[in-house]
Amino acid sequence: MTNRTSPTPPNRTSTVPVDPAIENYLRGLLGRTDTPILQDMESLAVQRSFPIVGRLVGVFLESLARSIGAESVFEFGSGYGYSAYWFARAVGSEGRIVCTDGDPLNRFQAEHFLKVAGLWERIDFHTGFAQDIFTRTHEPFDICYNDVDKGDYPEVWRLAKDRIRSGGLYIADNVLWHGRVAMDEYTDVVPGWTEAILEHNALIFGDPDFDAYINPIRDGVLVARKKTG
Ligand SMILES: C[S@@+](CC[C@H](N)C(=O)[O-])C[C@H]1O[C@@H](n2cnc3c(N)ncnc32)[C@H](O)[C@@H]1O
Repeated sequence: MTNRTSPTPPNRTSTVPVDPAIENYLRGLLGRTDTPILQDMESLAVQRSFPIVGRLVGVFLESLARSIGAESVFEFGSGYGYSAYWFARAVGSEGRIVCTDGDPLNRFQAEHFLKVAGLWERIDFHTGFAQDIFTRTHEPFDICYNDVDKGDYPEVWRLAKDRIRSGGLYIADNVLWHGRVAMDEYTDVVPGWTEAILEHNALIFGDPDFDAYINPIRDGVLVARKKTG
């Protein structure tokens, strides 16, 4: 008889939450979303070893945004616009995505890609520290999306949670942090990042104003919906 509950082996540095064969199968179902510009963005991620969310999460983000009729999104950590591509498709021609990134090269590349995709008019891209840019905005957002340096995750949640409209979503990528959140022993990429993600996740699941769940695809996507009424 097979033992189906094997304990976590110690001293692993990381793991993938979902079996790669399953992810490949899921990815194979998404051929209809292929476009030359999306494939160029994905090729650049390989060339630059840049951590975009990838196709499975991208489709998930678009679907979440469409499901709540989102028209305004604030992205903490936009890179060169890959995740924004999916949100921008969802919000429609009157919608707005506020993008933020510390690296001016990313803004430059995002402008190129999203102009070709016909989505740049929906984008308001700021170069700088995302948390500072956010505190200079005042309106509530339909979605706040967190993909900054992982040590800042609790801070971003605390900033964002009161600025999400009722029925709106807080979404955070990498909340399983390559499995480290579930390991007794691990080697972190940056000391303290796993602890920060653990704190972040616990804060959200303990918040009575939100219903939260984690989709384990890729590196774990947390979705927290602000309750209505
Ligand atoms: C994981 S990448 C974002 C990927 C993007 N969301 C996507 O899927 O296409 C994180 C990006 O956030 C930027 N970044 C990290 N912390 C930041 C912060 N506090 N403020 C602004 N940008 C930040 C990094 O420069 C990097 O480009």
